[in-house]
Amino acid sequence: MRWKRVVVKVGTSSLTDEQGILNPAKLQHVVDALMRFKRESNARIVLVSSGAVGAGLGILGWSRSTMTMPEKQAAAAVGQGKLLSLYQTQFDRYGQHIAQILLTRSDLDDRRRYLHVRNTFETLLTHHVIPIVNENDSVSVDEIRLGDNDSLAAQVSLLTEADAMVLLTDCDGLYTSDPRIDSRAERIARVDRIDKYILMRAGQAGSTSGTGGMKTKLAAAQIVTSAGIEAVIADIRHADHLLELLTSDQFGTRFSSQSPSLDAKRAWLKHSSRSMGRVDIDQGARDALIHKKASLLMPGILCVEGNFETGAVIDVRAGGKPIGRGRTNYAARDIALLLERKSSAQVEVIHRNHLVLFTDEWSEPQ
Ligand SMILES: Nc1ncnc2c1ncn2[C@@H]1O[C@H](COP(=O)(O)OP(=O)(O)O)[C@@H](O)[C@H]1O
Ligand SMILES: N[C@@H](CCC(=O)OP(=O)(O)O)C(=O)O
Repeated sequence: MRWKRVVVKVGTSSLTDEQGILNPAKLQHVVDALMRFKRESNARIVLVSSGAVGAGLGILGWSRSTMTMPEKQAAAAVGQGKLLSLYQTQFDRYGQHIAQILLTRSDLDDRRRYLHVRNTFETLLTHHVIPIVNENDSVSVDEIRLGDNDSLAAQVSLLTEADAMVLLTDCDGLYTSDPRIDSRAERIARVDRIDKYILMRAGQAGSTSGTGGMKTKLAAAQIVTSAGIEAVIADIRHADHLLELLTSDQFGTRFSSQSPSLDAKRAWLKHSSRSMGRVDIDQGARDALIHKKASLLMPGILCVEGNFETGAVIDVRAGGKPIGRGRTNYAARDIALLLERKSSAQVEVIHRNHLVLFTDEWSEPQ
């Protein structure tokens, strides 16, 4: 079977009622659909599930529209336990083991932690456990927040080297414009390449409880398809047909995967790492990086920004635009010192093997 590993993301809009409160019947439907898919495909499944805030609201009797950020984080802390216990009850009916994994951006942008998380997923999947992933909302401050579970699903798809990522939501895929606003909007069944014309079609979330709308779903689809992973956006009401969603154009939108141009380490650099600073380089260095696949040497550097240490991930800019990202062999202060001395030493600041270039203007990291 073609689908060995599939990441399925279920959004807030698919699990909650009009007030944004978790609806256990909707969660039961998700579990039944996943177990059916598992039976049909024999795929290993990772579930990225929203709903912690919605579950917390139900327990605390709070209203979504008047919530402050600390209250949202508190609601998530209250609700995450409830969410998992509901999943546990439903998966128990099938004798299916589950695991909870709560992540923040900093678990992914640090290479060492990333590899640990990857090993945990590997072990769980090897033992046929279904990991249920959410953002660790109650400890996430802005700097370490992914912010929406579409991005989280994309990161988890890269991390687990999934074959496909399915984003289940409250509308049947990508439309020519937001179907809530434009009654003439039509479903786009298939997208071979996510270009700026496709990106222009995406609007914000349609409900007050959803986060990000089509914009974050397309950004997620763009990341995974560029890494060779297929993506589908579809209506939760078609969740019973997950296999058909992956193989036919009948429902939802299917996004073709591109042949992956990056190995796993470079994919991490490009899509998951966090930049701690940057260097600006001249035209000659830019040409050497792009056309000669060279390493970045000191004489091509014009200036340095940030306070990073040796081994940090930094951006490389040319002509004011980011053109790549890599792991530096020198701390910012050492590069600044060499610049000050106008040294012409051919020291290698970023080795080619630790450098990824953004050759595609639509696939720069956010
Ligand atoms: N071009 C578009 N096609 C489909 N839906 C769109 C589009 N632009 C904006 N949307 C809105 O995105 C919403 C889904 O996103 P969101 O509410 O964040 O869902 P979720 O909670 O599942 O992540 C839809 O209900 C729809 O109103
Ligand atoms: N982590 C939050 C969900 C945040 C989120 O991204 O929601 P959505 O993309 O609308 O599914 C929760 O569990 O309520």
